[in-house]
Amino acid sequence: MIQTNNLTFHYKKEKHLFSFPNIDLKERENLLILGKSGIGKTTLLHLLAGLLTPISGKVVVGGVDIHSISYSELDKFRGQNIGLVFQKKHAIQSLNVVENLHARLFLSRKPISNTIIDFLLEQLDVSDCKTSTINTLSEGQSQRLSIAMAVVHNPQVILADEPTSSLDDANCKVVIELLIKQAKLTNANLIVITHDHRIKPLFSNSITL
Ligand SMILES: Nc1ncnc2c1ncn2[C@@H]1O[C@H](COP(=O)(O)OP(=O)(O)OP(=O)(O)O)[C@@H](O)[C@H]1O
Repeated sequence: MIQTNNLTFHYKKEKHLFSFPNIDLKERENLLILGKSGIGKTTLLHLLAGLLTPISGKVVVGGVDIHSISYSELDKFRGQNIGLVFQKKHAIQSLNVVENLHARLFLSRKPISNTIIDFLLEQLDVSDCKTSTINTLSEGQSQRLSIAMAVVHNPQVILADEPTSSLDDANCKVVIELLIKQAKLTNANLIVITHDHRIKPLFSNSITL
């Protein structure tokens, strides 16, 4: 569950003050955040993930006001409760697919379960890549690995930044449906930010910045 209240932010030395609409998602509710380039979508996502600190306002995840806790507590909280799907891939190149998922669970201080990993890879249709190294994955396989990395630790909230920007129509639908399915399986909130209007019909709840 995630709520925000009167979030504002500005970058150091920049005059523009971002003021974001409130978000209030109950368990398993999803949200699409649309808006033109430069409007502040990634900025909002980084505030929701606790990667940026607001000037005012709150982000509450599962009852925790994430900007009121220390940086080290926030790192730990993020690692355990938030799943991030970023445009830039962040898998460790020297590890294979399963090892990357082990590392993700280790960093989240969650037990390493091969049963969960096998199930997840099967759901995402990448079981054949279990022992593949990262640089041998296709674009689609690496996109699926990003999703696996974002959900393997069973987060309360999954945040995805433009997950479909480089995909054709068919793969765009596949990736969003996978994210929605994984969020449902783990009872997480899914928040996707995008300027890709192809995604809109797949969400019942959306806001435009
Ligand atoms: N680190 C930064 N320092 C100063 N300004 C920044 C910084 N990061 C982003 N901005 C500015 O803040 C504004 C919002 O950026 P942001 O990346 O949040 O927009 P966006 O809606 O996600 O855009 P896009 O759809 O193109 O990714 C832009 O004008 C951008 O130049």
